[in-house]
Amino acid sequence: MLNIKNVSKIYKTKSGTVTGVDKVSLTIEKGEIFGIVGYSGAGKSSLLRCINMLERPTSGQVFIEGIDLTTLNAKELRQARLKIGMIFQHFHLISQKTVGENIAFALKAAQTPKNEIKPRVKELLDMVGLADKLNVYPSQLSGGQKQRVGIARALANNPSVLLCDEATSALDPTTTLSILHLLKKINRELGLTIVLITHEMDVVKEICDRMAVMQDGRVVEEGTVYELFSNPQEPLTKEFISSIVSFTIPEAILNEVSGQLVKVLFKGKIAGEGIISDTIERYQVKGNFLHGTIEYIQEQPLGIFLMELTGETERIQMAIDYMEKRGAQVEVIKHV
Ligand SMILES: Nc1ncnc2c1ncn2[C@@H]1O[C@H](COP(=O)(O)OP(=O)(O)OP(=O)(O)O)[C@@H](O)[C@H]1O
Repeated sequence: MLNIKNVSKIYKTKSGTVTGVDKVSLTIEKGEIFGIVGYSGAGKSSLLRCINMLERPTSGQVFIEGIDLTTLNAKELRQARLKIGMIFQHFHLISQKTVGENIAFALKAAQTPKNEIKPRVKELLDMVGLADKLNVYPSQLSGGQKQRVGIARALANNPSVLLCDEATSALDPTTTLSILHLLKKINRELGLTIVLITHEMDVVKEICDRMAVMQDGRVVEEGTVYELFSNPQEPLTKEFISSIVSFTIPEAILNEVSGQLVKVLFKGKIAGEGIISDTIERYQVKGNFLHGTIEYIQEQPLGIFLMELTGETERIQMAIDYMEKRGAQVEVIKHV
């Protein structure tokens, strides 16, 4: 378990002090994939660097498996850091070393016995699907392959936490997905806790269990990815979610709406129960879809539809009540 308690990081600069992280507390459970989202400058990297003590927090504590990293001396910290793997946006591989040597380097740094290094490198390369790249140099690899090497190196010393710093931001969408699936596989197979920072909601939606949204060094909202996608509270969270579930309808179309405009939200399996068609049939109202999507988040459907209901006012109200009774959330956007 990773426990971040009231962590602040204040940088001293020539022009004054800058607060990178402002009293952040988070508890990340063992085996969880946790996403930290925020725009540039929100404090994500500063927080990540405080977790592995690349930056010492100005105040607060960071516990990994019960050990407070902020109390350790340099030698103890080197030892504790072996339990924290890290991957980076630009991979940070050593270009003069082969793939195998890059991974062996991490093992040597942890004083792994010499005879164990070769088999362990092989095992790690198998795990990330690069068994045939042992003697190849990083420059001969694609971005996705380089990140796979980065992952193998990060896992070399069996860490309990893997920190991912915008690990897919330099990759194309298809490669991003393959790396995210690899991270998920490793998380499942090894029970590894993963913390990833990103500005891309697609990444969070794809693999995270829970997430936190950061702004000005603070966590403004936190919860399961499903909760935050289906019911975001803070304006910034809503803004991030809208990059995935956007409902912008041209003004001209909205002006033409003559019935009642409603937003219907279905959570979980009821998304597939045909509630809207049942309602239309039952109450003889007309439903005109203006927008709609079913997103799958953590393999659970989340359906959101924007529709115009026309018919007798009483029947429309009965139709709305019925949808709510069946478990949908209905919000009337425009009354007529
Ligand atoms: N070494 C530093 N010295 C001074 N200020 C810093 C330093 N590192 C970060 N900051 C400041 O702390 C704040 C948070 O920066 P940080 O890099 O953590 O944000 P971020 O969310 O990771 O953004 P990005 O994705 O652009 O890196 C910013 O105002 C930044 O200018």
